[in-house]
Amino acid sequence: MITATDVSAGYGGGLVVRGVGLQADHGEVVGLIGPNGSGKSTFLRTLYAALPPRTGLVALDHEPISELRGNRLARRVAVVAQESPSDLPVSVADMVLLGRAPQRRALAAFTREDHQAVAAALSRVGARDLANRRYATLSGGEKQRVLVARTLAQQADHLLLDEPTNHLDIRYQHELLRLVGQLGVTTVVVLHDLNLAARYCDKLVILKDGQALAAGTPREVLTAQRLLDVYGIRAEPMDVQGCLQLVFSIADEPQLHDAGARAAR
Ligand SMILES: Nc1ncnc2c1ncn2[C@@H]1O[C@H](COP(=O)(O)OP(=O)(O)OP(=O)(O)O)[C@@H](O)[C@H]1O
Repeated sequence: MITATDVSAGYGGGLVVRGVGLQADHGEVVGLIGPNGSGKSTFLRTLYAALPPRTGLVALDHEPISELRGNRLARRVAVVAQESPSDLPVSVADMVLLGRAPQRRALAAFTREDHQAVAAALSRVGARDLANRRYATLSGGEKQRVLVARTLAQQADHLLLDEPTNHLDIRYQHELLRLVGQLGVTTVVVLHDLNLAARYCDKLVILKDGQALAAGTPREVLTAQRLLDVYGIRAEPMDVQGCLQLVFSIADEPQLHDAGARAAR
């Protein structure tokens, strides 16, 4: 379980996240959504202790995250951040093997179990055939899948993902988020695509100007009025095969059915 209570955080003298709370229960997938610059990545950084909150508390299973350090933290939390690792001259398999480091004692060699975990993780993201390639030579989408494989190999019980569908084609976007849901790992994921968020997240928290405007199920959060207020976009919530999906149009443009009605006159 990840709990953030009344978290404020920022850089230098300023605050960019103010009084944000979130609870991801065991095995739940919670989506963080909101416009560009609303503070999603900043808030996510506080959840993996990369940025200490100025006020408030972040806890994993009731233990303050500030008390977890080094390998103890890495065994509990796996992260795919927006900042991709630099293009190290390592193979894909070695990049994923790095995810196993927290499981080892200091200076112990990697075991057969480690290599099996790497192969299994690469298979789960459809990247087994990339194992011997140099990581630096992969496409953006291939790199993203390898970074997700690294978090799987890490076998942490909490997963934090910042726009993991970035660079992925439509099939891998769905496959990745479906996989995340099937892992049964407590997850917080930053997403821009609201239809993906509606489909794959159990709960959503929507940020605007560093504050959480609403939290709840996708149906509770993604209302037409809220999307107009937050994004300035007109959205029509629809039920597609039992799943909430949104059709969008720019708020200050005439809607399609208005234009159609005018044309018919
Ligand atoms: N390292 C930093 N130093 C100073 N300001 C920063 C830093 N990182 C982010 N900011 C600022 O904090 C604000 C929130 O940024 P953040 O990246 O958290 O938003 P976001 O919602 O994740 O945005 P996006 O959807 O564009 O990725 C922005 O105004 C940004 O310029």
